[in-house]
Amino acid sequence: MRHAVPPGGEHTKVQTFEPRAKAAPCPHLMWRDLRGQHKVKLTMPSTLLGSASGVSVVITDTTVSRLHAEIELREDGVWIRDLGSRNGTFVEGVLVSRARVADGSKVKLGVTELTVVYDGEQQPPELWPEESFGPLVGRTPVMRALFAYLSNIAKADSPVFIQGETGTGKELVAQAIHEASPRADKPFVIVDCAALPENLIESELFGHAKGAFTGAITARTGAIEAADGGTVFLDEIGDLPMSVQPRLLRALESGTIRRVGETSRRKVNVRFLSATHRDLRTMVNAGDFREDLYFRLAVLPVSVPPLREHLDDVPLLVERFLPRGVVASPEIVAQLTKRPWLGNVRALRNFVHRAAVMGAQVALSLSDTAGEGVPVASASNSAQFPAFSPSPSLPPPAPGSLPGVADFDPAIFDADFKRFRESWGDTGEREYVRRLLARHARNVSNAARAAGVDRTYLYRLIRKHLL
Ligand SMILES: Nc1ncnc2c1ncn2[C@@H]1O[C@H](COP(=O)(O)OP(=O)(O)OP(=O)(O)O)[C@@H](O)[C@H]1O
Repeated sequence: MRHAVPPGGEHTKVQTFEPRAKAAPCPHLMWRDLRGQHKVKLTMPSTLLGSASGVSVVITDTTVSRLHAEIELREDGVWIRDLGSRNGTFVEGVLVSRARVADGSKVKLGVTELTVVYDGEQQPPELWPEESFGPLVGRTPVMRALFAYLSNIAKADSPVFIQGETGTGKELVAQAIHEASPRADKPFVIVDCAALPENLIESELFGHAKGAFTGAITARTGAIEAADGGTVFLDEIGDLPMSVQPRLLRALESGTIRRVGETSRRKVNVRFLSATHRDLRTMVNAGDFREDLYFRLAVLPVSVPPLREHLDDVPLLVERFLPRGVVASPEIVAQLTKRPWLGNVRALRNFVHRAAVMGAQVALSLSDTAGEGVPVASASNSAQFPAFSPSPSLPPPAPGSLPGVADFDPAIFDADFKRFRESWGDTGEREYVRRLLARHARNVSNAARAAGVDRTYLYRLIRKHLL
């Protein structure tokens, strides 16, 4: 296998995986630092540069940040991205946040100058032979390369860190890894770190003893203990409060947990998967996330591409989301394949569910108001788009409003409840948050208090619905 998987247990240097379809350049990086002259061949699609000992290319220079920059090998060349470093990243003397680096260019990190020399081509990544991997579907090379990598890392036991924009399928990737792992018949426990207030997250993760705090009337098993033998998935790990991070680090390092209010530690055997839409490396540089915890969690990093980078999967995804027996017209599928899908696969799924029960016309008008980018059809021309058959088309609702119950195709109430809830729950949730924010002049703290939810959770909903 080309994507080398570090042996289970402790821990190799972090390299980011970002699958690509075609061969990329295979450059060398040359520089001189306190340890002397270096020449490194860049073989991974993404390489971390910095002064921390856990990064792939360690530069011994105190003016270089611990996680300073990332080099990406793309089909169109070598790119460098600054990770919020203290002294910045310069390409040919220009301060950049992300830039393409031409053959022979000079890159400066701190006072260290590196030369990038293109020489030779990398082998294209291995592709998964099928159009699905567990619950994930995809036929584009980018997704099939991801599936091949996931099948490989599923066999290892090291922590996996999944990065990607909201709605790209990070939770599904975690589920797919668990299902393809030797732990598949053991529990898969999900913790949403953004949904819980700071005072509850410890007890959620580690459990508590009876009487540990006011309201702890009985003892409680935490998520990590509940996942014993299986996998725990820490979603939105970037929202884990600083105060809880040392305890999680200790759990990862020692394979033990201590329930809140207990003195002794309990042994647990779990595999840790985590995910976030945020860049944890820049959070580390900003002091918002512990570096040691990042390296512990990100032994096997996975990057899930945004839907706009694998639009050719839209027809397959539409097919997956449609109820059995319902087909989409080729015209509408072709149009959907051209959208930017800012909310990624989740937005496409919601669109399809709405279209399947209401007709494509109403769904198009709703998704146009939901920040899905340039509309492919306005209410006036959407009649050209034959609806998903056999559902009838319905008139669009008034702008900014939800359709009344009378507007629904009655078939919606006969649909599978999970499907109904997934699409309409999201639509209702969005409308609730939109109105809540408007009522509180977008003051998130006041809005969260009024709605009785945690502020970080409300932030998450705002991001999810692009409000
Ligand atoms: N490749 C895929 N195949 C099938 N379904 C997918 C795929 N990717 C995403 N989905 C579906 O899209 C929806 C959103 O996916 P998911 O919740 O995993 O995204 P996420 O990246 O975890 O989102 P968030 O950042 O908001 O937590 C889910 O219904 C999921 O089943």
